[in-house]
Amino acid sequence: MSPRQLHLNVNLLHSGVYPSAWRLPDSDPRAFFDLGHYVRVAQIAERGKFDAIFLADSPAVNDRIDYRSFTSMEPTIVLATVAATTRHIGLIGTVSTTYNEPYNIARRFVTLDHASGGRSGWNAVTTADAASSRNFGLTGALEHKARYERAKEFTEVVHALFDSWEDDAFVGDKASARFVDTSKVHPIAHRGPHYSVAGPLNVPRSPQGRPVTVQAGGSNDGRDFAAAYAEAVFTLAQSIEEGVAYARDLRARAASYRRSGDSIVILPGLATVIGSTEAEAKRRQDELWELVPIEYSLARLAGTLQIDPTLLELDKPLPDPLPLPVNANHTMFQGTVNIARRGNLTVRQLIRALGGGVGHRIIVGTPEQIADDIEAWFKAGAADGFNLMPDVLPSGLETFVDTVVPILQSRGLFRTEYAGSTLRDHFGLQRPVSRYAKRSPEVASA
Ligand SMILES: Cc1cc2nc3c(=O)[nH]c(=O)nc-3n(C[C@H](O)[C@H](O)[C@H](O)COP(=O)(O)O)c2cc1C
Repeated sequence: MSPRQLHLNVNLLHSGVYPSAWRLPDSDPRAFFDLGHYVRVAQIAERGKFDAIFLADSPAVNDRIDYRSFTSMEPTIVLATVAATTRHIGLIGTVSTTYNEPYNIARRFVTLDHASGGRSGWNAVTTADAASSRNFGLTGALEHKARYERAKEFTEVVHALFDSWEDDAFVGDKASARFVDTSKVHPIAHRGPHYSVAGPLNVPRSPQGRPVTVQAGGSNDGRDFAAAYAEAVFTLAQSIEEGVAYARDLRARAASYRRSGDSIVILPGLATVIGSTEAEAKRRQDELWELVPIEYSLARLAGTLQIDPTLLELDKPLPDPLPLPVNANHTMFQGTVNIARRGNLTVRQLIRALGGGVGHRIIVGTPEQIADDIEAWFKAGAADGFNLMPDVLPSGLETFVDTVVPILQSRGLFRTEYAGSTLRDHFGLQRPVSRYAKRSPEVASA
């Protein structure tokens, strides 16, 4: 059994995780729709032997674009561009199970897998924000449980389509393919009756067997969905205890689906602000913070909590009680409230602690301090690695690759070379066998 290896992705949030990152002199405000920016960041991550780049996404303008750059270009197109300009780095794109069709998603990610030599991953999200729902004829997000029920069936169909070709897809001059009954996917109110396709995917099997399935959403429904289908999860954890508890829970749930616990790579988010000294790192954090308008932070916090911003008084604690809105992003809601309640923070102190974010942990320090923290979480079993969110891109990632990665490598925690060529190889995941493999392939004329 090879020793456990640390896994690192970069969550490529356009100019960086800080809402003010685009305002720094060495940042390009247009980076969020500059494909060259994504390619440059991916090449830095590849130089650092990272597992993957990760693109969050939702099909809407769902941030205050009067204050900051925002998630914009369609992720699989960006990833295809990166695929053509890199050789090893994994390519994970976030695509909603609520506002798409299984056939198109299966086809897109298997095509990306062929285009990249087996490096694609699909982050399956249910998309909680109301802005997206309005772009698809709905007046609000689907109810939380309904979103996840659909996500489970949607993913079941996508996986069946991934498997709809035998591994040896071309036997002689005939393609062996399988028909997939996709009629059981939930109808969505605005789409009327069941929609279904009854044909195999029209793309031969992915070079890595299947694109890797990733998930993000730590509510009870989210964990159940992840336990059933995810091979990697992007999580939110503020302490080693929280991380260990989540990992234990998820692995127990996976066992109930007869999946081994180590078949899921657990990657909490980690925002990084690095300085050659602690004081320099703190100065960098202060500079970024001073450039975040307080109105933006209040609006963002109100959005996470799904409350009226006027209920947030800067020098008072959060309203109490603060009910969990049924349709919120439960993970970010709870993560944010936990930070506030644990530290007995006023709203002003909370938004400073969040750094304009949604509750992910932020670490500010020297390369050694950051490597120590990563090692502690990894060895405690609180994380298999991290979805890194550098404060500013590309400079924050460059500093991480040049100063923190060598420390992790010198400690034997992180790869010094890619051992394989696919995303599965990087994550240490098995190549899945097609669910149809045991049956003799029907031969359909090519
Ligand atoms: C760490 C993390 C990252 C997420 N990223 C996205 C994203 O990029 N796009 C999206 O539509 N939803 C995203 N979500 C939301 C969830 O995928 C999902 O839509 C859900 O409703 C919120 O999850 P939860 O209620 O299980 O916490 C993210 C959730 C978490 C916890």
